[in-house]
Amino acid sequence: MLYQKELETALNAVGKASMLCQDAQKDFVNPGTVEKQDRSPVTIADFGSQAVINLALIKAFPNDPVIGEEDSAILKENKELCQKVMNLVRKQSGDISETQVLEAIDAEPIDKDFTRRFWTVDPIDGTKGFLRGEQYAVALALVENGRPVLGVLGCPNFPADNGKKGCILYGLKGQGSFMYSSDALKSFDTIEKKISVARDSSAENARFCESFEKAHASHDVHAQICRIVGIKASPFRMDSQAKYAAVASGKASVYLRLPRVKGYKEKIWDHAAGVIIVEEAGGRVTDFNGSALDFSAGISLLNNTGILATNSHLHEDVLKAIKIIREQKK
Ligand SMILES: Nc1ncnc2c1ncn2[C@@H]1O[C@H](COP(=O)(O)O)[C@@H](OP(=O)(O)O)[C@H]1O
Ligand SMILES: [Mg+2]
Ligand SMILES: [Mg+2]
Ligand SMILES: [Mg+2]
Repeated sequence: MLYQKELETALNAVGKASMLCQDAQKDFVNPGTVEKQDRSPVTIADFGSQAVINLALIKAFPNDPVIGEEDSAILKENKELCQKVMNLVRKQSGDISETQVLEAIDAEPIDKDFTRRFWTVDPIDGTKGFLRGEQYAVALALVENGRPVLGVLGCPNFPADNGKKGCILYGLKGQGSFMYSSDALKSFDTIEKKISVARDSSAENARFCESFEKAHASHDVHAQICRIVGIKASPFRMDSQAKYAAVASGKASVYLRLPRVKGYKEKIWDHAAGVIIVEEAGGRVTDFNGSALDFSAGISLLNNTGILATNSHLHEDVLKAIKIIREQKK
């Protein structure tokens, strides 16, 4: 099968990184949270998760560029924090030096060509959800020619279809999307289940999801869109790419994300894995103009505004509603 090695490497890496996050959460009295320059939070688990994933990618695919959300600058200045990260990483990646870990976190190449093959990593997507003990995701995607071809999401707090808490999902181009329950963290011998989007094409029965954080998305505009489309249910508000997991597995039919901050451009690692998982589960993902997301423009989706992921059936109706609202605002 095409991408077999990529899939195995990505599943194992995300599995280990997800275990690291759960391990860090046991020590929740002190998750080692610091503020980044943009004032967003980052924890020892974010750094540790990126180290575990990057170490695995560098070993398996030494020539592939890896673009991750985090860098090691904070750890280099804070020895105590760095030691905590080392303890977490060694449990997953074996006996490894501090230099190797710091270099792995900073694996990003100097010359980046986003039009070619690269991996993108969000070691914890939804760090705020992680800190609240709610939804978060470990996200890894392989991008080729500006489109994700493989996406893996580790969602330790998302309900698996067997009712257990925690799952790992993946989507592989041309192969479909699949879910493992959290048992897979220890061994991928467990049975995977093919997932698909909600078949129901009526807005009446549809659920939509959006960010939990009010600052990350325009809840008011989303409500207007839903009113026009005829979606009656109250929104699922949750952190992270777990929203893509909800659409891909049929728990929701629509994911809306219009930035609240004017001019905000979405980061590639916040979407790449989720997009391919939804698409391969039979769904559709575009921006608010109906254009495909372009992952070749740099670390941000510079050519896209607003994210719309649906079960396909409702896609055109939602785009029409967006158009109506835009016309009204003119
Ligand atoms: N003003 C803003 N508008 C939209 N997204 C934002 C934002 N500020 C931060 N984010 C992104 O929102 C992501 C979380 O998404 P969600 O709201 O769906 O949980 C964050 O990922 P991290 O948690 O990896 O930093 C961050 O990249
Ligand atoms: Mg962040
Ligand atoms: Mg993120
Ligand atoms: Mg993150």
